[in-house]
Amino acid sequence: MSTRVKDLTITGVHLTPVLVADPPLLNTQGVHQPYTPRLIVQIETAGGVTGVGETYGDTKYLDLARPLAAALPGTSVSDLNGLALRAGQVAVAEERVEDGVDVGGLRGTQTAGKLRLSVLSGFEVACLDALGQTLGLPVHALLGGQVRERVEYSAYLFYRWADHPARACRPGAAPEPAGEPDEWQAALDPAGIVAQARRFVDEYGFGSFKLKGGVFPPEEEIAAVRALADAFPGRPLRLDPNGAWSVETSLHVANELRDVLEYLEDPASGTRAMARIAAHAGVPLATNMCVTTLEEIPEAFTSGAVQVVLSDHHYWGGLRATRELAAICRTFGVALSMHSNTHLGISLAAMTHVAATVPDLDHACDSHYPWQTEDVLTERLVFRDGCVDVSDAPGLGVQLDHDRLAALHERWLADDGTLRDRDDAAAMRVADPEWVTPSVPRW
Ligand SMILES: O=C([O-])[C@@H](O)[C@@H](O)[C@H](O)[C@@H](O)C(=O)[O-]
Ligand SMILES: [Mg+2]
Repeated sequence: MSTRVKDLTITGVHLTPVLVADPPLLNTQGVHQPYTPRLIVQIETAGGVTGVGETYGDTKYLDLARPLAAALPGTSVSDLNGLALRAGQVAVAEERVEDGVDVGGLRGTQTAGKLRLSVLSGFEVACLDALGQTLGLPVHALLGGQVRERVEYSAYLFYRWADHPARACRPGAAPEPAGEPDEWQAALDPAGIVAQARRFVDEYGFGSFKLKGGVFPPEEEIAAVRALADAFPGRPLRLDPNGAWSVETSLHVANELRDVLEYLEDPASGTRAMARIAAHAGVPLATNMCVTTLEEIPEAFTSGAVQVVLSDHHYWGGLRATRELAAICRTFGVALSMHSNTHLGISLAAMTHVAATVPDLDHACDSHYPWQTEDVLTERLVFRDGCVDVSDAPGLGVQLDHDRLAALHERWLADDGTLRDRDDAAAMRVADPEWVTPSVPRW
C-alpha cells in the first residue's frame, strides 16, 4: 500500500440531513411524525476513503455539526481524542438549551453537553469507518476486538395507529394522507400488541420484547404485558413509560408485573423518584432518561436508582465512550443494555460493532430499525434469530446508496420546516388539536 493510500488526513466532511419515513408510533408525549430527521455524516480522507456516520438531524444538531465539520479538514481520522475536544468547543446557542425534557429523545433535561456529544457520535463513527477501511480492519477490531459473533436485539413494540392522520398541506385545503404506508396494523390494545409481537417473532426471530408504555392508563398497559407473558411464556419482557408514572403508580405496576418483567424502564422521572421505586419494586429498573451523561452517574449509582443503564452511542459521544460507560457500570455492579431511537442502518451497524466488544452486555439491545422502511444503504442489515451478525468487513461494513441518500435529502429540502425538528406533540395535534405534552407524573 502506498503512503498516499494510507493518508488519514481529512480532506472533506459532507453533512446530509434527511427526512426518513417513520410510522405513527405512540409514546407518552404524542406520536411520531410521518418523517423524522437524521443527519448522515461523510468524512473523506486524502487516502481516498469515505467514512460514514449517522446521528440526530434536528436543526439544533445541524447547528453544531456544521462548525465541527468545518474544523476538521487537515486533521486525521485517527485523532479521535482531538475530535472530542473540538466537538466540546463548539458554541451552543442559549435558546437551544431549554430547561425541559428533550422531546426527540426522551433523555431528560437538554444541555449543551448532551447536544455536543450527540453530534460528536456521528463524526466519531464516520472517522472509525474511514480508519477501518484504510487499515482493512472492522470497527470492532479498532475497539479492541469482538467478544461475540452476533448481537442480540429485542422486539421493540409500540402502540400505534395504522396510518398517520391526514394533514392539510395548505391552509383551507382538504386533508391528504400523510407519510409512507407500511404493512403493519394498528395496535391499541393487548390483542394488537400480541399480534405485533408475533409478527416480530415470525419475521425477525426476536426472543424478548419491550413495550413502549406511558400511552394508556397503566392498567391497560399491565394487561398488554400480561397478554405478552401468556402468549410467549418465559420470554424476557420490558415496559417503558418514559417517566410518565408517579412513584406510587410505578410501585403498583411493579407489583402487578414483578413475576414477568426482565426490567421496568424509566417508570418515573428523575433519579430521586427512581431511587424510591428501586428500593421497593422487587424488579430491576433500567434507564435511558436519568443516566445519560457522566455527571448523572454518581447520584444514580450511589442511591441505587438504576440497576441497568441503557447505553446509546448517540447520547454518550460515540463507540469509545460507550465502552467507557461499560467500565463504569461494571465498577458499580450496574448492568448494561442498549437504548434506541429512530435510526437507520449506519447506526445499527455502529451499535452492533460496539455491542460486540462489550463482554458484559447482559440484555438484548433495543432497536427501532424494523420500523424503518427506508434506509440510505445499498443493503439493509438483517436480523436472524433476533440477532445481527457482526461484520468482519473493513470499517462498519456498510455501503451508502447515494441515490437513496439524495432522494431523502430532497425530501428534507422540500419540507417547509414543519418536520425538520422532531416534535411528537405537534404530530399528535394533527389528530387531536387540543393535545399538549402531558406533565409528569401523568398517572
Ligand atoms: O421513539 C420513541 O417514541 C421512544 O419513546 C424514544 O423516543 C425513546 O427515546 C426510547 O425509545 C426510550 O427507550 O425511551
Ligand atoms: Mg426508554
